[in-house]
Amino acid sequence: MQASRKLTSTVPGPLIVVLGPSGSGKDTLMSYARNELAARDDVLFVRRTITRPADAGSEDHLPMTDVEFDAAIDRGDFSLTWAANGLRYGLPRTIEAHLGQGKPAVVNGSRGAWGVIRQVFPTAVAVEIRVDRSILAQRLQSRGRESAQEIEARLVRAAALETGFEADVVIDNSGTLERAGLALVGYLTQRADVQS
Ligand SMILES: Nc1ncnc2c1ncn2[C@@H]1O[C@H](COP(=O)(O)OP(=O)(O)O)[C@@H](O)[C@H]1O
Ligand SMILES: O=P(O)(O)OC[C@H]1O[C@H](OP(=O)(O)OP(=O)(O)O)[C@H](O)[C@@H]1O
Repeated sequence: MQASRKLTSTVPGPLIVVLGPSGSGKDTLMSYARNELAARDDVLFVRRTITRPADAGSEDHLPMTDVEFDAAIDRGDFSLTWAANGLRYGLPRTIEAHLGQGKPAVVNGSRGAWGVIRQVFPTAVAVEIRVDRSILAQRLQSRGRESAQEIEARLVRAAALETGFEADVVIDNSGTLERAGLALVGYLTQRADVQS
């Protein structure tokens, strides 16, 4: 008798795209979830390439100059790139192999790039992070990374891109980090468990 072979999944895992205005807490909540889910090696937290210098206490991205970024595009390093707020962002091609194993990946995304993200990654789902408008302004100021002018531009963009995508889940981050962080952990755990 022949041993039965285990069927392996060929359905790509979901690309879980965290969306919301600048200052809503995407990066902070993803860090919280990454710590909470550190024991799970099936969930990939994607490290983006950004044309912004490395900055302690901020997102752990791969920094590149514009020239380096162009060279990375030419090498085919990225699945997808977009530009916003005077910066360029790249998602590494390594995501594709992880998703190809049927496992989920989580990325800090862009509302403006949502259409193209869906084209490149058909399994993309959006997690929307919302905060009250007055809190958003306070948080951008207390983050202290941008000038007053840059903050103003982010607040204008926040309102301009409020629609244009349909979220799988909405998380309100107007309250404590723990409350919203646990909501994100719960959602990611549920999505990952379905895949495994
Ligand atoms: N629930 C929260 N309570 C208080 N401060 C928060 C909370 N969530 C995020 N922050 C702070 O708000 C600022 C913006 O968060 P950040 O994660 O950088 O936002 P984004 O990645 O969406 O631009 C940071 O200074 C962060 O520490
Ligand atoms: O189209 P939008 O939804 O407005 O997003 C534009 C960009 O801003 C955010 O990046 P980043 O984390 O560098 O900026 P932030 O920290 O100022 O939000 C987000 O991840 C996008 O890359």
